[in-house]
Amino acid sequence: MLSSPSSSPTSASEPGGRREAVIRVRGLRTQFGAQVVHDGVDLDVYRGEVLGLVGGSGTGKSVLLREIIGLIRPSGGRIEVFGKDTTGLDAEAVRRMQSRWGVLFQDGALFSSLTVLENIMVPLKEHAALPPGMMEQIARVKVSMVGLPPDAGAKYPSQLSGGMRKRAGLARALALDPEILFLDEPTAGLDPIGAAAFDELIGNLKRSLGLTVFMVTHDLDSLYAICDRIAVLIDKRLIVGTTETLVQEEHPWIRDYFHGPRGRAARAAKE
Ligand SMILES: Nc1ncnc2c1ncn2[C@@H]1O[C@H](COP(=O)(O)OP(=O)(O)OP(=O)(O)O)[C@@H](O)[C@H]1O
Repeated sequence: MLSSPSSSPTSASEPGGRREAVIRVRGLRTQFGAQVVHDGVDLDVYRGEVLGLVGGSGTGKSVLLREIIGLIRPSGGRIEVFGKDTTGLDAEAVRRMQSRWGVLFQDGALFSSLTVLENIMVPLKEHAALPPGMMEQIARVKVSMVGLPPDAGAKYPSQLSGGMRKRAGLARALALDPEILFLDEPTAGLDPIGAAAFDELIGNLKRSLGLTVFMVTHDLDSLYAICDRIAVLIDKRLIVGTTETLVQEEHPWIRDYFHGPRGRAARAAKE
């Protein structure tokens, strides 16, 4: 039942029918001192899909995300984004690539001393030489895109609810019209209704903007609601499939995850 990194379905193709892998990981190894976190991780993420990354606590999901975006250097193997090896880039090349992806870290990582609009303008100031008025206009469009009311733009992060802070973080991640959106546990800390609304927003953005989404999550509802494929980090490697193929996996962690009470409830909600 294990699928190879390139054998799973996707919604995007290159001319000639070949799917375009915007992220390609091969033979990835990560070691911190004596602790081996990844050992032989392979993965393709195709343009236009939502890939959910799940796995037990401490299995190395966030580390994998950070390695892909060039924040942590792996101990071995190769990671390509848009065909470029992100493990060997100099600072300027990383900066250029950063304008093609957006990242929403778990806590939103907003600057507390800046308003929502000012937060959204940070990547614009860093990467785009635009007049201030135009940057503010773009920031206002992003506020509306993520479903925040217009008056949220003038507020500071401490004046927003947890769900609104996530949306503000998402607006900032979308500031430069990225091709890939990286999300680290986007629904963590949200109530079920807020989490479902956030999932719906991500699904809508994917469809309307053609985004590729790489999402670390623990949230089974998100997997069923918006993920095209799921990668399970287990025994230092990835098992990649869909909700339909993974429920048939024999591995005890995957069986417990998908067949436990929360897995059954998420599946029933989808049916
Ligand atoms: N910079 C680092 N130096 C040393 N060890 C690290 C570093 N970053 C992460 N680790 C270790 O790597 C392992 C994987 O961490 P990671 O944060 O990726 O887990 P995770 O799967 O995202 O967990 P969770 O679901 O609990 O957030 C952990 O044991 C962590 O302590």
